Amino acid sequence: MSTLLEMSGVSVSFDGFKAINNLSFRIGEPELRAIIGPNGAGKTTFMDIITGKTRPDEGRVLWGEKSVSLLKMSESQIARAGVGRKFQKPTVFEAQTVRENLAMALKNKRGPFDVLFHSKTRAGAERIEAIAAEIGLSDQLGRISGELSHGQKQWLEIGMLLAQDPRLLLVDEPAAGMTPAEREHTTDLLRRAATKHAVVVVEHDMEFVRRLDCKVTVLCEGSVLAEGSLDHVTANQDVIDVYLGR
Ligand SMILES: Nc1ncnc2c1ncn2[C@@H]1O[C@H](COP(=O)(O)OP(=O)(O)OP(=O)(O)O)[C@@H](O)[C@H]1O
Repeated sequence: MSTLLEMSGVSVSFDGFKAINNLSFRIGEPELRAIIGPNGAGKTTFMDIITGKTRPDEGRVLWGEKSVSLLKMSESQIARAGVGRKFQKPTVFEAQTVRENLAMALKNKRGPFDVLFHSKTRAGAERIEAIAAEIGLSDQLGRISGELSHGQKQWLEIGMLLAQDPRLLLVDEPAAGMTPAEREHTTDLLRRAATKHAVVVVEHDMEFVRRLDCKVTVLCEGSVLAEGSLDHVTANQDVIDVYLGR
């Protein structure tokens, strides 16, 4: 597994408060990683740094086989380089069908071959079917997206990100508001996506994290407090003190 993203010595302060403190982090491609930690640990800021929304005061963020610095790139250049982000609230186009939403995402696909995947072409239609199958919405393609359940909207949005062919997918609290069955479907979907892409999932729900069955990074006060399997980090006394034991 080759390294896709490597952060080292990253710090950022807001009005003198260190939200991220000498943080180092590495993810391979493909890989699935869960990030947990108490409120205010810096999880959102960590993702904001990767996407270029927040610029760190110090440190390095290197990307890809050529180790290019993401810190020199704009948010849109980082997105085009292959970083996709899914926020907590789904942002699908509610008035459009599932197929139309996926078609729009394919049309905006990064890279030089976009035109090949236009929804009206055979390759485009096949790609839409393939993504719908991957996210479990094959039988919903003709449905108006606003009619989907909360979980289905989340899967559609993940599908729209997959349509862009990201190398790294950042997913913020996917389990929130989902039924147990939807959560189960979501963990399966993310695990499948992580066989091809690097996927980082920020999540508070420990059952969900257990089902992801992947390496876990515990953030606290802007640094990595522990890292390893879920059993390994949940047995760590520091993790129990600052997070689990609350
Ligand atoms: N733009 C900002 N200006 C000032 N302080 C900020 C800003 N963004 C984040 N912070 C502070 O930095 C710290 C880390 O915040 P962050 O949102 O990254 O934590 P988090 O781990 O995502 O928390 P949660 O689990 O509650 O979402 C918090 O104390 C927060 O108040």
